[in-house]
Amino acid sequence: MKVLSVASEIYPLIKTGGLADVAGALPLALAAYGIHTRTLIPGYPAVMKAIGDKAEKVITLYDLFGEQANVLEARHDGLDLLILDAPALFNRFGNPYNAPHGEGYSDNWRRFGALSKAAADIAASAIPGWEPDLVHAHDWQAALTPVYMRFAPTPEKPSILTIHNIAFQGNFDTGIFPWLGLPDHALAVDGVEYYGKVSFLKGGLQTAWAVTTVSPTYAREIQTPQYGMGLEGLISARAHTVHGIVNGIDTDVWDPATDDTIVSRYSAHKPKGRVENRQAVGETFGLDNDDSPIFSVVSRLTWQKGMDILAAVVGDLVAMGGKLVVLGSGEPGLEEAFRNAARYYPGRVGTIIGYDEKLSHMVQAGADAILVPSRFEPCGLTQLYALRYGCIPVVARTGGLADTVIDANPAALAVNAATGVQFSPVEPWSLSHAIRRTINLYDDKKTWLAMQKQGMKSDVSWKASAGLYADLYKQLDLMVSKP
Ligand SMILES: Nc1ncnc2c1ncn2[C@@H]1O[C@H](COP(=O)(O)OP(=O)(O)O[C@H]2O[C@H](CO)[C@@H](O)[C@H](O)[C@H]2O)[C@@H](O)[C@H]1O
Repeated sequence: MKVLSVASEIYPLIKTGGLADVAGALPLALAAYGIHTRTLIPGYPAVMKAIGDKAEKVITLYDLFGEQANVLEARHDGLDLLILDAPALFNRFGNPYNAPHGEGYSDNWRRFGALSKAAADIAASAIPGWEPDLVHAHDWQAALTPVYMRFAPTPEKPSILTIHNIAFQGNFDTGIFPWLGLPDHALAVDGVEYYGKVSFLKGGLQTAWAVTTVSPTYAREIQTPQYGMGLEGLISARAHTVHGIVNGIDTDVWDPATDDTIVSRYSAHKPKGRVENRQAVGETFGLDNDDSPIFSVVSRLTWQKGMDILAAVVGDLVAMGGKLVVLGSGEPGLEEAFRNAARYYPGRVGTIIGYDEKLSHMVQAGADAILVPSRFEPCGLTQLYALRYGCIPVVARTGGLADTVIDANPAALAVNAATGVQFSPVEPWSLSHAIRRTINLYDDKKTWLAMQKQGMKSDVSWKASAGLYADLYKQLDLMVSKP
């Protein structure tokens, strides 16, 4: 089966968050199920540079939102890529979505509308000799793909839209509508219209044959007003086509037994190697060299991630004897709060503001625990990396965090099933309580080691979840009437 995946970022070429990891890892895992995926991504400078002269032009789109664009093909790290080379839209350095001062580009509707339109053209066999059986679009940036497919004159192919984060919807003024090249009747409740706006995500949710999100709990949560961000009615109405499939991780990239970005390699059988990594993390973040537990954060520093809640309890964490390392970037106020915490608690708190993939591996390999106090979390990948690296996840009981971490309650501890600590509600007092519980567990060395080993044994690979996607692809394919 041939699948066209459409995404605005993909690891290892361009990454701002978990979407890139999923877009990069799922095609590799699907290959084992007989699914051949080609992924359409924008030709940002980082992508063009990495591909170099490996790319070959396959088609030219002469009028893509008034621009001439080429679609190039290239293979990179086992991925079969289609690259939308449209310099007027994508030849911008830095973050793929935001201008240097941090605001979204004002023409993002045009940039990602073009990505979606190119994908729909490819679905309608624009590339000679390669026609996908199904299209899988990710997040709002690709969400107009099923809309274009629905309103195109060609027979519609099956489509899936995956929600990685419903908070980002791609809502724009209706003034853009005439430029999208959709028929007038697409600006309606069964098209892209959404409370007097044009919404890319809403349009995609309305028109995709199936909707998936990245954990079963989040699939239920987004059908409620608390988590649906206004789209709960539409998603509930389509509940029979909504699926929650938990993310996996690339267990080759994230393998403490072979990871050459960390100081010392180790495994569940030989966990001792963690000690040197722990030492290295302490030195990198300027921590006191003692046995007290190192808590960590590797995250966007945002409200979604509950980083304000963590900032409120740093004093408690230190008072309880813990240490904290923070690797992240995001909202300026939160960056400042963690910089200040490091100044205020020298030796106990270390902060590095920035995005550093290599250091994120070190933190997972050397910290004792990782804090993920998200207000909502569709799946979350950091806790999965943590499980694989023997770093105990301390997580809010929401979305994919609730689905992937087994809380160290007495029943789970008794049968050696616990892999982390969950807490709820997402409030400072409750996070403080979870930190207290974690320190108590850490002090009981035997229990701690058992939890680490249990976490490292958890199956966080893509194997099972890729199988669920493959089943869904096949079900949708069966719905197409074949001659
Ligand atoms: N400063 C830093 N330095 C280095 N690496 C950093 C970093 N800050 C973050 N990262 C990395 O970025 C990724 C973040 O992925 P998450 O899944 O945790 O959240 P994100 O909100 O981006 O993804 C959204 O999409 C994914 C994929 O579906 C869902 O899991 C998630 O719930 C949803 O919010 C991880 O690989 C993490 O290690």
